[in-house]
Amino acid sequence: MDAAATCASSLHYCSPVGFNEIGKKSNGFLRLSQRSKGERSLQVLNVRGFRSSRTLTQRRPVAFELSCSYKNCQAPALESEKTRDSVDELFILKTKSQDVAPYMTGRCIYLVGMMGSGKTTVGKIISEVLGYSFFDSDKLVEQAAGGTSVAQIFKQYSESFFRDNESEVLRELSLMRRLVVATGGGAVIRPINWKYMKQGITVWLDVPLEALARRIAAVGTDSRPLLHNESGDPYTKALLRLSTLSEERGEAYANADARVSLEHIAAKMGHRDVTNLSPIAIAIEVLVQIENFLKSQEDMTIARNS
Ligand SMILES: Nc1ncnc2c1ncn2[C@@H]1O[C@H](COP(=O)(O)OP(=O)(O)OP(=O)(O)O)[C@@H](O)[C@H]1O
Ligand SMILES: O=C(O)C1=C[C@@H](O)[C@@H](O)[C@H](O)C1
Repeated sequence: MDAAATCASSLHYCSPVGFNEIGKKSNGFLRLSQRSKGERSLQVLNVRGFRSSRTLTQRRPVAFELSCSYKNCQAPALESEKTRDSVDELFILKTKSQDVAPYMTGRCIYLVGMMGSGKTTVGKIISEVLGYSFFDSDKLVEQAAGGTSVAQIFKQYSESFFRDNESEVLRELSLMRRLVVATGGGAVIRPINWKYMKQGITVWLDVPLEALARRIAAVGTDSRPLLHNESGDPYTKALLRLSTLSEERGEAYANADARVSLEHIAAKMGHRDVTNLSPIAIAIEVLVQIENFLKSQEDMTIARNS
């Protein structure tokens, strides 16, 4: 297929399981591209035949290493310093994406991590800079359910019903190229989902639970059904539930090809904690860790063939 072939209007998906049977969905098809409000049309570019003229081991030196952006970054006092830092970060983001893109060979990026870890925020930045399309798997399940929210799907049907549909959405996405996918926080618990996500590159956004609880408390827990049963103030109940979920899932997130630890980024930048890390700084680290993963894959291939 021609790499420029854009299939946005012709891509139809079988409805994820169950919605037809219960009459929630009338036409039986989910049109991802047209219903993703604010997201670019879905482009499916077949780049299987593409071969980069450079290999990872031959790659040109990166003009600006990530550490450059982290230099002297402690709590800038002046607005102009902040602006300069974000201009620096944008420049580094762009440079890093140009460096990594040829080696992606169109593979999708799946962001995994706890609810509130920034998969959507960071995923949109990465998709933009790589020229990929962005999808949020929770949103796709909601669309398949005729606009029913995740919270309502849990309430009206069940968690396992939601999980079945989440798996079906991931299966369909796994057939595509050049996507950044923000997965649901619990997508990692089903082994079959890893089979789908491993068609691309999986990245774990590892955020300390206190930071997650702060973010979630700031926007409320209404849209997060797994937090509904806790009592207490929003921060405390989010923290309690997140701790349990994290214990249950710790191992599962660690299946990802690459791990982006916010604590690690904060330490590199000389920040005391992760609170002031910008989504762009996190997006840069995602690309750095993807590059490390691709490099290690290539090293293994060379070792196997020698
Ligand atoms: N680096 C950051 N610093 C501070 N707040 C952030 C950062 N990244 C994301 N947020 C905020 O945290 C909240 C959750 O972010 P986001 O929706 O991107 O997470 P998510 O992993 O996609 O969540 P979910 O799995 O629940 O959909 C949002 O309110 C967002 O604005
Ligand atoms: O952590 C989880 O299990 C969930 C996270 C959200 O993204 C949604 O997928 C849903 O609320 C379940």
